[in-house]
Amino acid sequence: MIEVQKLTKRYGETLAVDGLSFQVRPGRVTGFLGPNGAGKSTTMRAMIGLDRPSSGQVLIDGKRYEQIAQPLRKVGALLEAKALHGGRTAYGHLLGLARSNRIPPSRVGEVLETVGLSATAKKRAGGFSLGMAQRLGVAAALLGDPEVLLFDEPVNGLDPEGILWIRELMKKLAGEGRTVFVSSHLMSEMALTAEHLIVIGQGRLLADTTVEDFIARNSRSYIHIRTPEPERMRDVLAGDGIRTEKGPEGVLEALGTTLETVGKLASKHQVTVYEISPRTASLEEAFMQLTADAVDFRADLEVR
Ligand SMILES: Nc1ncnc2c1ncn2[C@@H]1O[C@H](COP(=O)(O)OP(=O)(O)OP(=O)(O)O)[C@@H](O)[C@H]1O
Repeated sequence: MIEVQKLTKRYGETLAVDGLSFQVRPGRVTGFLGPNGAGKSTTMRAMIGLDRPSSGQVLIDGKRYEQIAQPLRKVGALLEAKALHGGRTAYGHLLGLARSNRIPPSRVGEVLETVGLSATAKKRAGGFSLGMAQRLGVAAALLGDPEVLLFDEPVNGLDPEGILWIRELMKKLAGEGRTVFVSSHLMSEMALTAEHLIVIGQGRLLADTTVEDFIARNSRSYIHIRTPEPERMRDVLAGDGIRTEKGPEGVLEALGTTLETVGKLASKHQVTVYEISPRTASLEEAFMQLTADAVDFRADLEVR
């Protein structure tokens, strides 16, 4: 289990993480979502002692990373795929890691097999594609057979096959009872992989919920109405107690009603309509809505 406790990280004037607290439990994939610059990488780096918190702390099974005797056996992390020595082979890279962490060398072959790099194990990692480097990063994370796994944007740069592979791997690892924490800036990706979600914006916690609950709360359904008389249409619907919101390009969105009701009311009051259709806002839209304020704030700052 990972416990983030009132974590704050400043880089000079920038408040990257702002009093963040949450827990990541074992046995499920927990997605870590936030727009670019929200503070995900900083939080993950703090989890493995790469970034010193300005205040607060992160505990892994009750200990700070620095206090863990053989950290690679406890926590495996894929943070930056490109952080490897180009002159080394995949095998050499992993063997070096294994030796310095008292992990049996036989484990190297096992993890290379798991990530599908056995055939290229003796090639220099410098010539690896991003997808291969990503797989090697995953192999390094798995080397110590750790209970806790951290993946920062693991699908970045992967082809569809690689994406599918990483999704299945994360689910499998969680299924084995491990704590799997994975960041992404795409809600749609998390909906396919994660069971639980931690959403942050501007370094602050915005949501700590199950994916199911997030979907139920945020997949807004409405009736999309395109009409040259939006004000009349709105009044007609309001007369029947139906709330509307303005959509893009003069479209009206009627909430909590049905296609039939809107159609009948339009006909009864002779309002011209070009289009009426049921719609459901995508999860991506829901996520963007949730984090909109955080993004707007940052945009404002950049303008000044
Ligand atoms: N080493 C650093 N020095 C100065 N500022 C930094 C440093 N690392 C991160 N920041 C700033 O801290 C904020 C949070 O960055 P972070 O990389 O943690 O966000 P993120 O959610 O991982 O975003 P992304 O998806 O873009 O990587 C950003 O404003 C970023 O510019």
